[in-house]
Amino acid sequence: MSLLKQLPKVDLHLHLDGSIRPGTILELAAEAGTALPATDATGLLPHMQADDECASLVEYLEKFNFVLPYLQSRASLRRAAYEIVENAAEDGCLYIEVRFAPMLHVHRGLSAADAIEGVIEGLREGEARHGIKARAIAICMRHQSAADNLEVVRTAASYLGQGLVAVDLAGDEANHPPARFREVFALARQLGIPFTIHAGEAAGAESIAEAIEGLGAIRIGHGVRLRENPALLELVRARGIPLELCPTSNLQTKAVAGWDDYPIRDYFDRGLRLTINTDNPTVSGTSMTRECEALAQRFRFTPGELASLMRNGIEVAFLPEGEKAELRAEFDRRLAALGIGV
Ligand SMILES: O=c1[nH]cnc2c1ncn2[C@@H]1O[C@H](CO)[C@@H](O)[C@H]1O
Ligand SMILES: [Zn+2]
Repeated sequence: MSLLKQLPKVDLHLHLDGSIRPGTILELAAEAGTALPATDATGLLPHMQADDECASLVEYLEKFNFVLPYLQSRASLRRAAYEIVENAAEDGCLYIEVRFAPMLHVHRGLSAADAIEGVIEGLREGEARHGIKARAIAICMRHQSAADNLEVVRTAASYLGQGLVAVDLAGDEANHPPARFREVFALARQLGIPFTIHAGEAAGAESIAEAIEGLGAIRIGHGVRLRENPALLELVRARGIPLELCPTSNLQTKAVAGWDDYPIRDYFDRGLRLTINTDNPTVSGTSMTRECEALAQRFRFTPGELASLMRNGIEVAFLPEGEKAELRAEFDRRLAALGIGV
């Protein structure tokens, strides 16, 4: 097994509906009696995956419409969540935060609470069988109504600390700037639920500034376009606000022009608090091991540097200090066994 596969890893930015196995869709469609455009996993994959031709975030997001009809029951959400933990364990992850938008799963009678419970059950089952830790994040969607998003936050707050750890805002950033969501995240603050926000992906640094200063995000999803505002970059650095970078996804959505333009080495050298994540293993055709390999090959990140990025993932996880301490100990034990120093 390769060293980077064995490296203990942390994936803090992983969407449930972007991580579904094609084989699972085949089975769920057969159960539902619906026809699919292909009869095997290989044939189905192009319908679930973005490629280099993808022109924008909006085009990337269209891929999710293919799987969502099959994720409208508690059992299917539970299965999806379970399989994500299984995949992550196989890929060498110690801890994952799995995010999903409850309101995308209520089209056949589920409530937001049912959807959250289905996901939490699957994560727990995965933890029990595979010995890694997994927590849920509930997403508010940018195209949905304030009423729906307020309901997501309210419902999520009642599962806080019971398998769910935070909320998020995702979707079409360019057409729905963060300032529209002040009321929603004011409620999150009032209810004491921490949050991350997708920003600086399909919009510029002003979106990151609003997510932090207007809404109160304590982590930023992507944030790759932070370099557009050097003063803000300095503020993010000084405050230690973590960026959840997702390199392969950022290339596909055209948040950056290409690998040569990817600012990770620059951000790392400037001392920004970075984490590396998959975003959507299936849609982006990636894994944590592959993201690490890409950084090693393209930017000469050493195993020690990659380990320091993974350690950042533990430090900024939405977990109580006691649970972080346990993860840290396990992480250090595994690093020592691999002979990697940070
Ligand atoms: O990188 C991203 N940026 C913004 N939104 C995303 C990204 N990846 C996935 N989603 C959106 O989040 C929903 C719930 O998981 C997905 O259905 C997709 O619309
Ligand atoms: Zn995302």
